[in-house]
Amino acid sequence: MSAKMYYDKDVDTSILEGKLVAIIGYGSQAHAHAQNLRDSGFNVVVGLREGSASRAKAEQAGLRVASIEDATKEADVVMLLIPDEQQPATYEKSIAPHLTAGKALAFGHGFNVHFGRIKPPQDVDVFLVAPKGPGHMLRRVYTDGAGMPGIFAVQQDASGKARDIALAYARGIGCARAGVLETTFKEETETDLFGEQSVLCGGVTHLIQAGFETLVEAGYQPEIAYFETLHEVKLIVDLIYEKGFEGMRHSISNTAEFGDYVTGPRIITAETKAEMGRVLKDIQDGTFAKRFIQDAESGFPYMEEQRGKMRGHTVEKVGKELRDQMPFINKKALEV
Ligand SMILES: NC(=O)C1=CN([C@@H]2O[C@H](COP(=O)(O)OP(=O)(O)OC[C@H]3O[C@@H](n4cnc5c(N)ncnc54)[C@H](OP(=O)(O)O)[C@@H]3O)[C@@H](O)[C@H]2O)C=CC1
Ligand SMILES: CC(=O)[C@](C)(O)C(=O)O
Ligand SMILES: [Mg+2]
Ligand SMILES: [Mg+2]
Repeated sequence: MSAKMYYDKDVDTSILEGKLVAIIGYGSQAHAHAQNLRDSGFNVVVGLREGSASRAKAEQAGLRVASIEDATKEADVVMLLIPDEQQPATYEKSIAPHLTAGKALAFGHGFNVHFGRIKPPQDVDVFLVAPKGPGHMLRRVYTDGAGMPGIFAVQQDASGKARDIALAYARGIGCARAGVLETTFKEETETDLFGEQSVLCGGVTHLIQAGFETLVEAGYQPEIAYFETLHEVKLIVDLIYEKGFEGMRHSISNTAEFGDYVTGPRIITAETKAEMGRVLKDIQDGTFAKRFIQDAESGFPYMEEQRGKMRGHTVEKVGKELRDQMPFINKKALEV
């Protein structure tokens, strides 16, 4: 391995002792950062907009809540964890006026800094700590005593201590239990967008959907199609997560393993990989970012249309009924 990996034993968190971290927002990432940092012994304030529906939830979790303006004024580190498309306006209006010299501005994803939509002043530290997983799972793995890998990057080091602060923060949210490494805003932004679009979210859901539809359209029972093409994905992926491909293939039958080698390349073809290359190019040259921001600025017409289509899909309806009969499935984590 060539990357320098940081684990709990390598990270000194004393740099954040006596400092205040403001977490702006209380959504998927923010609630996990706020609660994990607090449980790791850091001082935290949650910054929320006026009338925020999340105020009660944050307070119920034992967190102190302030306005975004006051949280920025008070804090040494301001972590901006509201949706990427919303960040520039909130930054300009409620954060920038109070972001005085010596503070640190932090992100969970490099999108707005990398694409030049937020330009922080020279006299503050600017860093990112990006956990490699969904916020609700960041909280769950932390409370389970486990961790989620994370990557950090320093864009501006006004204090000369930005790297140490970023590493302490990464440890505070539990990432150094699993492994943390250094990146740049460019590398984090491009790899994150590529991963979520091609593999984790876009790739996986469309693979499942196509498999489910193929079985149902051929006359097989939707419940069987759901178990076969969706539910079991987790069980197979858990084995890959724990033991890699070879470990997973050790657990499946020879029949399945043979079919894996014969059929896998018929599904994910050389053309699929070539398209992944074009997807990466659209991310690198800003084509994807432009399309996302345009849709957001028009009130997300494309996104809403897609959400509407999927809401009525059999895989979602059958899935809900079947999951409702499985009390062991942890639905609690998604309540925030
Ligand atoms: N989702 C994830 O797991 C991951 C996200 N990230 C990054 O983390 C950041 C946050 O993403 P995510 O957690 O998904 O965000 P969410 O969509 O979960 O954020 C919701 C929160 O943002 C607040 N909010 C929304 N709009 C505004 C606004 N205009 N002004 C003030 N507050 C607002 C909401 O406030 P209210 O409570 O008042 O409604 C709510 O608390 C992004 O940069 C994202 O790329 C990085 C890694 C993974
Ligand atoms: C959860 C995560 O890592 C993502 C997919 O990159 C995101 O939600 O942006
Ligand atoms: Mg992402
Ligand atoms: Mg990600």
